[in-house]
Amino acid sequence: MGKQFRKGGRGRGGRRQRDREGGAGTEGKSGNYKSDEWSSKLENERFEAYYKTQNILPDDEWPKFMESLRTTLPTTFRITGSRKVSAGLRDAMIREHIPNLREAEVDGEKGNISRQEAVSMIPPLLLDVQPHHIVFDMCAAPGSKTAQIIEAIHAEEGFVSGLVVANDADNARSHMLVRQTKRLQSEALLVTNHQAQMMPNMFIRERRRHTAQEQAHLAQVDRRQRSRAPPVQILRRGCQLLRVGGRLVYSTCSFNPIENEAVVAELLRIADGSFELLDVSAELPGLIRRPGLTSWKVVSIKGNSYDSYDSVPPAERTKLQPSMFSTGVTEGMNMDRCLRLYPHLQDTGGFFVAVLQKVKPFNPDLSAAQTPPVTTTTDADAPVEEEVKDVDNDADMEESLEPPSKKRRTDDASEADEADDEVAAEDDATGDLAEEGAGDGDGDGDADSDGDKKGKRRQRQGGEDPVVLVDAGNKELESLRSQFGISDEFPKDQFIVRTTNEVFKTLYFVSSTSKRVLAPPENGRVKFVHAGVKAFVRCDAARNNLYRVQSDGLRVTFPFLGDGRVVKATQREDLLALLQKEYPLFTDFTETVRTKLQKMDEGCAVIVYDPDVELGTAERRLYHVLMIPLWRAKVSVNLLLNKAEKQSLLWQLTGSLQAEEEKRRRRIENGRDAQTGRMPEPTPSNA
Ligand SMILES: C[S@@+](CC[C@H](N)C(=O)[O-])C[C@H]1O[C@@H](n2cnc3c(N)ncnc32)[C@H](O)[C@@H]1O
Repeated sequence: MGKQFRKGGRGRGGRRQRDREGGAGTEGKSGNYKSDEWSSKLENERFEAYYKTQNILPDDEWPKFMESLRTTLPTTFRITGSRKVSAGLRDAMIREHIPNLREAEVDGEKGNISRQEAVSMIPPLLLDVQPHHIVFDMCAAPGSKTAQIIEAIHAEEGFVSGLVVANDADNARSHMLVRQTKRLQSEALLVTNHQAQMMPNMFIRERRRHTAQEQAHLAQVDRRQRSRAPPVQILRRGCQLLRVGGRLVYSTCSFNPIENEAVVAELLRIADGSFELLDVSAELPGLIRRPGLTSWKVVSIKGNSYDSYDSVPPAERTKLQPSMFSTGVTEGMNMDRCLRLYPHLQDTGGFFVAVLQKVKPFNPDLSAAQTPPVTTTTDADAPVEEEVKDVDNDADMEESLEPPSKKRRTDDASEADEADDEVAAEDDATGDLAEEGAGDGDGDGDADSDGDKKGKRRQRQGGEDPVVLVDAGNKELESLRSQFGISDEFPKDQFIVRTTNEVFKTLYFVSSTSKRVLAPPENGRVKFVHAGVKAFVRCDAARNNLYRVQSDGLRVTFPFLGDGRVVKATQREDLLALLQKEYPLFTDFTETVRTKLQKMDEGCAVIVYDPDVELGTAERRLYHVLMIPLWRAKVSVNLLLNKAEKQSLLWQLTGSLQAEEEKRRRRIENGRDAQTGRMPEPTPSNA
């Protein structure tokens, strides 16, 4: 694969790894230290003793390793977009932002900005996401890796065939995920809100619907699979959901073999040949890595280290599990194929990555899981044949129809993982709901009677609005298509709404694969926080031409809009008129734009501006084609953007905000337009 690992840019950020290491079991509590202790002492004897015992590095590297832990992390950024856009952005960062950031002070410290740690970019790269893949990001918020995965899915032009399901157990964080990925405007993103280890099976179906009897059976299988609680819970669920041939990446920001190799080894052991570690030594040339450990010690609560569970005196077994030990387990597992990244190797945080491939169905015999003895009961359910098929790429995300395993654990010894550890699995194969969720719950933001609201609340899926696919022949949809002259090549059957009301307000566009996940009735168990991109919103204040096109969805909708609703600007002045004046008159524009506006009916349109045409290769901040929705009123127009978006565009066009801020302040003080001195003309956006 052609991906390289390159790290550049400096500036100091956070600590090198999370402060959990250094003690018994997966919790590592006995070695804990508080952050103020960390920063004042930068010493931790137990940490050093623990990792020396683990033999994670040769002795002669130890001083460099420790020294590197005592320095703060470099601040790293990931720059995305096409080659041209990303090169332009990188230059602008180096030219304008980095000098400013170096001087920025937060709480008396310089250079403290949000960032993505360099090593955290590795798992999506090793997942080797291709545009047709189906990827499940199990513990996804705040979403930096999800964003990377979405970008990979969109690496090709045109309608996307892949899918990204991003999940987080925390409802607020799952909504945060929606906000963080909004800028990517992906119709291929579904956000769900489940405990990953309890993730319901998801069905991707094209051909035939299950009978009611089959559905009931599948629901039963699903409940049963999810109710089992072996020690490797989230990873195991990922393994079940992944289809044969798919790749799974397990990563942690920990050095601790108990959280790393021990977890992978136990999985490989119970997987009994259905998973293998991939050799990724040729991938990401430039990334300096060390092999995974083949043996390690387990340190008891009293601080004694042991090679095997049997050698631990019963009194010291608290918190220890047989699955934590390496003795007699790792042979033939190729544990050296795991990647260990240490801070001193390339000035990054500490990290662990394992890339696994599913080579045959995963039916772990949980009775063989290395846990302290538990009672098991035999489950007599018969296996069911697999019938769900993916037509395009033969990809089924679910393996729910695999025979259920034969033993059921009845203990509850394993609590949910803390899930700082992350699993993302890929398979060959945003509208802001958070904003709307805060409203009346129907996703439409309309004022409803109390009775209606109660009814709607009942319809919600675990607190989220229902997902309803809009019928291709829907009358509202037809009138919208004619309003914007949308070409017949644009799919009619890939819109969803988040309401069961016949009158809907917001239409989201979803990819064809997303649609196939949203449609099957069995997926009613899945709590979808978000799906697709906000494409059109109904505006009841308008007398006709009811719908407004949304900037979130323009990347997909724009190529299919009719010329009648598109204004082509070739001069920056036209953009500036829109950005600097609140309600510019038609006469404020250059001739081409003015004429187009005068000929148009009232309603929503899109202005498009390609900086390449006017600015060539001149030094600039704008590197992509601008497409902005506007409202054409009787004699004036108004951009349908919020203030922050306008300010950002103004900066990209002029590099200056101050003068505009000053004008805006004066306008607010006077309650009228500073340029024209008149009160703004009412439009649907200010009505
Ligand atoms: C370290 S963060 C993940 C960072 C993320 N992958 C990224 O690259 O931006 C861990 C996340 O896991 C979530 N989480 C914790 N336990 C979980 C579980 N059982 N199932 C799903 N998500 C879980 C947390 O809410 C948190 O948002």
